[in-house]
Amino acid sequence: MLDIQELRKTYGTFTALRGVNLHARGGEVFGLLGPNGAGKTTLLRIMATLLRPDSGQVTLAGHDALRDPESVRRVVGVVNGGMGLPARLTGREVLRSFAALYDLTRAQADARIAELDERLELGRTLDTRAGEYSTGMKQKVVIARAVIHDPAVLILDEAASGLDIFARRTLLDFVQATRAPGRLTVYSTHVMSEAEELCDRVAILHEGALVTTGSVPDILERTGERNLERAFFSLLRGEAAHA
Ligand SMILES: Nc1ncnc2c1ncn2[C@@H]1O[C@H](COP(=O)(O)OP(=O)(O)OP(=O)(O)O)[C@@H](O)[C@H]1O
Repeated sequence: MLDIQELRKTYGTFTALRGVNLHARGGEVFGLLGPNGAGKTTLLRIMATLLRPDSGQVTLAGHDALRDPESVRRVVGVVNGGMGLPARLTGREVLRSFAALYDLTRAQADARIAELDERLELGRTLDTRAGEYSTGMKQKVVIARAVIHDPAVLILDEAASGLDIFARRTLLDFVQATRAPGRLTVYSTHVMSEAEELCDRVAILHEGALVTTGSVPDILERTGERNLERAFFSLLRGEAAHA
């Protein structure tokens, strides 16, 4: 479902990704963890075709992200920090306009909006203008917009940050419910308990390189730690000792 090989990205003289290899299967929620500046956003932006790497290969749902970005965009939904909403449009108008971009008919769009209303508890957000949204309302519409076309691959970059515990719970439950054969969610977070709850497997990225990949139980067993946060620190301390 996702295959990344020898991915490198530099910004000027700074190397943000130094030959990353990653594989994730359909049916998984795959966590991407790492400290600030590890390269998570860079990696997710390359997967989403928003950024070009210097070299390497990225295949998503059978499409080559570098040679055929248009096909990748049709099967991918992305939520990242920099996404605004037009202040004068209501949530419903935003979602309908995105649905039209993906060639959904009005009836298909409205059926999908009704489904997302139920699953993301959009409620009055749908008929309120985006300029009047709280952070949580905005984020729910941004997420609904990202999945309006029912993408096979969902990329969530720190999607829960800024949400209160109710909105966060709605998002985590939504990600759980979206898990299905032939679908992949890539979920980057700083919050280890979220990764522990949601992710079938995680990759830990540090200074542009993968430190480890595996299921949470695997990583706990390998490190001898009792939770993912402790395992994370233990692995990063190991990296620092080798540096
Ligand atoms: N446009 C850019 N120009 C120069 N350096 C950049 C640019 N974008 C990112 N970087 C650098 O690349 C490194 C990786 O950044 P990236 O945003 O991918 O990390 P991250 O793991 O998502 O971090 P965070 O958890 O803080 O969001 C950082 O050191 C960052 O300063």
